[in-house]
Amino acid sequence: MKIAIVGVGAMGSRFALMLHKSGNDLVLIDGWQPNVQAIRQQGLQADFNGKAVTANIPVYSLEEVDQLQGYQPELIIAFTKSYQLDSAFAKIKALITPQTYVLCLLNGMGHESILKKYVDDNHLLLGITMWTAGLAGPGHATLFGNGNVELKNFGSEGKDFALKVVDVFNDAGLCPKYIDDPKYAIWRKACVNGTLNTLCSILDCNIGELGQTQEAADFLKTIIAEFAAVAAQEGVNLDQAEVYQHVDETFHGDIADHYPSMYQDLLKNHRKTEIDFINGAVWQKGKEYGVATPYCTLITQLIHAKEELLGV
Ligand SMILES: NC(=O)C1=CN([C@@H]2O[C@H](COP(=O)(O)OP(=O)(O)OC[C@H]3O[C@@H](n4cnc5c(N)ncnc54)[C@H](OP(=O)(O)O)[C@@H]3O)[C@@H](O)[C@H]2O)C=CC1
Ligand SMILES: CC(C)(CO)C(=O)C(=O)O
Repeated sequence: MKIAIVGVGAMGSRFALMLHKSGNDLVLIDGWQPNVQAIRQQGLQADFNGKAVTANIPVYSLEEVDQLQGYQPELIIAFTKSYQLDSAFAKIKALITPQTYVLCLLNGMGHESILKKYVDDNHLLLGITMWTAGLAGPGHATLFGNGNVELKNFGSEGKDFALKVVDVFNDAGLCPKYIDDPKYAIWRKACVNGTLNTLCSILDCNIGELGQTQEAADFLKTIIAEFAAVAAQEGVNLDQAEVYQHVDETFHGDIADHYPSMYQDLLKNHRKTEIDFINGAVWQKGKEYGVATPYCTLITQLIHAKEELLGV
């Protein structure tokens, strides 16, 4: 499959390496110039479960997209940060034809309202991923552990292509699944990020260390309850016990050593976080629906305060 990956940081690198290895025709597009240069000069490199891997894949900066005139990817996979999605797609929209599909697996909520500006519902695939990734430096990812992908066509049509993507991802070892309800999956993943990413960043710890605290269980139950109260206003009825179990399992699973992406952004790279697409989105929605979200409010304010202190 002809695939363009827009946003080739940690996750974009993981998907690029796995999809390249299984024989797909890839083009990488990124907005971080040192990253583009490193990939162009040394290839896309990674420590992949302890093994050094390199892949030579064509890479372009967002400012070089005009060099891709006539290139028509069947699928564009978005792996920018949530707050970069709109500006990145504004720069690559010339690549999107009426036949192009866009897949968004970003953490957080509201991405479909951004992507609807660039692609119709029947060419938009939405979902989540539990794969992890880190970035040791420009063009060098650190990839370990296992994960999965859950996706579905957002519009009523597009299932045939979505199933084709599932087959391509299956061949790449990405453990995909065609799901019934992407909204449920996105809210459920947001609960994962709204607990693990935020608390690991606030407490300066990895997922397993968070799980060792006495307070972890209460943290999870309280935050998941707030997500569930707001999700219910949108017709998404989260099974809180199952979501709690899903998050709790990460404490002892093979991502226990992972520092969540928000931790990497805030504490490791002193970069802006995606808090406004996660707990911040729950806070804002709660205000619209008249649902109190004191914990999501405080967590969002704490992360914003840390962003200010770090000058991001
Ligand atoms: N990392 C993880 O383990 C997981 C992440 N996700 C989600 O996937 C999406 C992508 O996340 P992830 O790959 O971690 O994001 P990264 O920050 O690694 O990469 C996203 C983009 O940020 C830019 N960027 C990265 N590092 C720097 C830097 N040091 N300075 C300037 N720009 C930089 C790059 O270019 P550009 O400037 O063009 O953006 C890159 O394309 C997010 O929504 C995230 O929440 C989901 C599951 C797990
Ligand atoms: C790995 C995981 C699931 C931890 O929340 C994630 O989504 C992230 O790091 O952003």
